[in-house]
This record gives sequence, C-alpha cells and structure tokens, in this order.
Amino acid sequence: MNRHSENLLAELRARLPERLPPKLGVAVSGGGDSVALMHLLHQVAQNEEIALFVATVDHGLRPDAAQEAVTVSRQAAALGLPHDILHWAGWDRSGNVQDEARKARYSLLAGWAQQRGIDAIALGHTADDQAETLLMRLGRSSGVTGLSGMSASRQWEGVTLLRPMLGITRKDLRTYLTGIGATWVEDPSNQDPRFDRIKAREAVSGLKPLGIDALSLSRVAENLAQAHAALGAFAQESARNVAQVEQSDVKVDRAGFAALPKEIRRRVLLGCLVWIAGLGYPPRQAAVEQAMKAIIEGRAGSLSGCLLVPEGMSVWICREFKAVEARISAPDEVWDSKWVLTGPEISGAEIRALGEDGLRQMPEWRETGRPRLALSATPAVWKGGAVLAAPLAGFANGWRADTTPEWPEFYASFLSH
Ligand SMILES: Nc1ncnc2c1ncn2[C@@H]1O[C@H](COP(=O)(O)OP(=O)(O)OP(=O)(O)O)[C@@H](O)[C@H]1O
Repeated sequence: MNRHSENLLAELRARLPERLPPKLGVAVSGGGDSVALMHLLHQVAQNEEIALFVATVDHGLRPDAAQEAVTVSRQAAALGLPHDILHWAGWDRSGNVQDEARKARYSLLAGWAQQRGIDAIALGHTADDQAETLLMRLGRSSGVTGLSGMSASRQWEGVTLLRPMLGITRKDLRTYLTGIGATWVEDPSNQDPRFDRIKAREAVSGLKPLGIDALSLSRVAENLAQAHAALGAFAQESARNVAQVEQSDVKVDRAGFAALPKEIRRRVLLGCLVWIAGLGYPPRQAAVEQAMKAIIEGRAGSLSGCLLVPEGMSVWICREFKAVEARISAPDEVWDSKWVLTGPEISGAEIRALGEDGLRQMPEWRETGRPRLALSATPAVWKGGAVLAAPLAGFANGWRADTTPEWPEFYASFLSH
C-alpha cells in the first residue's frame, strides 16, 4: 500500500466508531465513491475482526442500473465479500424522483441490514458532497442559525448510517482507485445541470480563488455540528432546570426561562411543543417568537395545537382540547401521537379526550395540581357517555397510561439534531 492509500485509510478509520460493529454493511452504487469505500473498508476488515456485507439498490429507473449492480456483485466477489441486490419497485410517479429514490434506498438498506443482523451501514458521501450540501442548505436557509451539513452518523429505521468519508475528496478517491486498478461507473445524472447539486458543485469550484475548497467547507460543517451539539447539550440542561414535566404537560418557570439566551429559549420551547403536540415540523418562527414573549410575561396563548396557561410564576404548556377533540382510538393503541392507555378488556371502550364532560365526572382532577384546561385535553377511557377511568390522580380499575417516547429520551434525540 502506498502513502496516499495509507492516508486515506487512516482518515476513514478515524471517522468510524472506535469499536466497529461486528457486522458492517456497505452501500455501493457502483460509482467511484462507494466502490472506493468498499475497497478501503475491505482493508480495514483485514486488521479488525469484522464481517463486511455489500448491497446495491437497483432503482429500476435507468436501463443500465441492473448491469451496474451485477458489476458491483463481481467486484465484491473478487474481494470475497457477500453482495445483495435490492430492488425498488414502489415508485408511484409522485413526488420528486431523487427524493423518493433516496428514501426508498435507505429503507431498503435498513430492511436488508435488519434481515442480516447488520448494525450499521457505511455510505460513500465525500467531502465534496458535504461541501455541496452545505452550500445548497445555506442557499435555502435564512442564515447560519440552524444551518448544518450532513451528519457523520444517523439513525434510519433502526439502523445506523455512517458517513466515514466526509473528510476525503472525490479526487483523492479516484486517484486511489486508479492506483489499485479498480473500475467504476459514472452516473449520468451526476452531470445533469438541472439538478441543484450540480449547481452547488459549480459554486464550490467558484470559491477556489478565495482559498475555500471542499475540504475546508467540510470542516466548516464539522464545526457547525459541534456548535449544534454544544447548543443541544446546553438546551437539554436548561430544560431540566426550567421545565417540569407532568405526563404530557410541561410547567415552565418564567424567570428561569427569561434568563436563558434566546436561542436556548427557542430550543426548549420547540422541544416542548414537538413533544406535546407530536409535531412533524416546527411551527412558524413568528408564532414561536410570540409564544416566547407570552411565557416570559405570563400571558395566555395558543400555537400549534398547544395552549399556554399562566399560573403564578410559571406557564403551563399543554395540549389544546380543540386539537384532540375528534381523536378516538381503542385501548392499547396510540392516542394523540404519544399516549397509550392499557387495561382490562371492556367491550365498547374507547379512548377520547376527557373534555369538560369528563372532568365533571372526575372531580379528582383537582388533586393533580394541573390546570383544568390542560387536563381536558388528556385521554380517558370512555364507554358511551361515561368515563370509566382517566390517568389523573387515582387512575385505577387496572388501567395504566404510558407516554411514548418518554420525555428524557425524546428530548435527548430532539436536541441532537
Ligand atoms: N443505488 C445505490 N445502491 C447502494 N448504495 C447507494 C446507491 N446510491 C447511493 N448509494 C449510497 O449512498 C451514497 C451517496 O450517494 P448519493 O450522493 O447518490 O446519495 P444521496 O444520499 O442520494 O445524496 P444526494 O442525492 O443528496 O447526493 C453512495 O456513496 C452509496 O454509499
């Protein structure tokens, strides 16, 4: 192995977890980056006790794709590695083809990994991909706040996706491949100037005169990731100090909240809202700003299906009855994205919000110390017009209530993004 290959190998190894999973998957499209990844990981596997598995997704979108997958098969076999071809047949011609193909690819790969007992899959994204991603996102976002590159590691449907080549350039990988006499295919869509990525690629080369290149941009992305991690840890600690969680409601200490830096306040509030309302997307910036002000000033408010209910030196953030009024589920099923009520089998029992009707039947709500408005949006077990049980103080008759995920688990994962 020459010096160049040794450097690449060291760079790759440094970005992989210190303890490699015993079974590591490699997603290889047949393009230069992922073919190089397969060869480099094969080298890693010589020195460490791990088993490598290779997979190629045939999206069935280009006539050459099937042949390319077979070529990867042959290349993997030459290294003594098992290889599987996964087929995507699910596209209904809706949505953006690239986005749909990417999602389908990751899901197929995750399913493959689970079937084979593989814990993590390595992907061939390079420093160039990272630089392009960063510029594309910078172009779309309103500034540096909230900007990030691709993460070096992320979860996808129960499998860890690793990107160990974010510090290596495409050019270096091609030099390496040429050096070992390996071949690869060039994906024609990588040249198509209609795609944003190609425009971003041109933008990256345009920065050369300023002394900025793919590697330096990929380092910027790494620094941003560190800054986000630091902010996340700060927000998590702050949430612990200023927010008290009672089942699905959060009681925020106004003075403590006001004393936090604005960006931390924003993150704590967003965490609460996403938790309480199970939001899949963040609320509008203006609404968040208003809510932050209302909390500090101790005023009532509502946003994203949640209510702000002032109480002395605190403000409760809770679910709004109006937003859950129509939700009905069976016992054991998830209600309002996070509650699961389990209990004895009762025919005709259903889970609905407590509402004013239910609160009247459950005078023990007063013992909870939580506002009436908050409790009216919590679930209860109903049969016809009668409440059989509700997770208030004295939730009984063999019933139990769980929220899923648990708050600390949710908050940790929410803030790590
Ligand atoms: N058809 C495929 N089969 C297996 N792995 C693939 C396939 N296509 C892409 N990959 C994996 O994903 C990595 C990144 O490829 P590519 O840049 O095309 O992916 P992407 O995740 O769709 O990102 P983007 O479209 O934003 O560039 C590849 O290096 C490879 O590891």
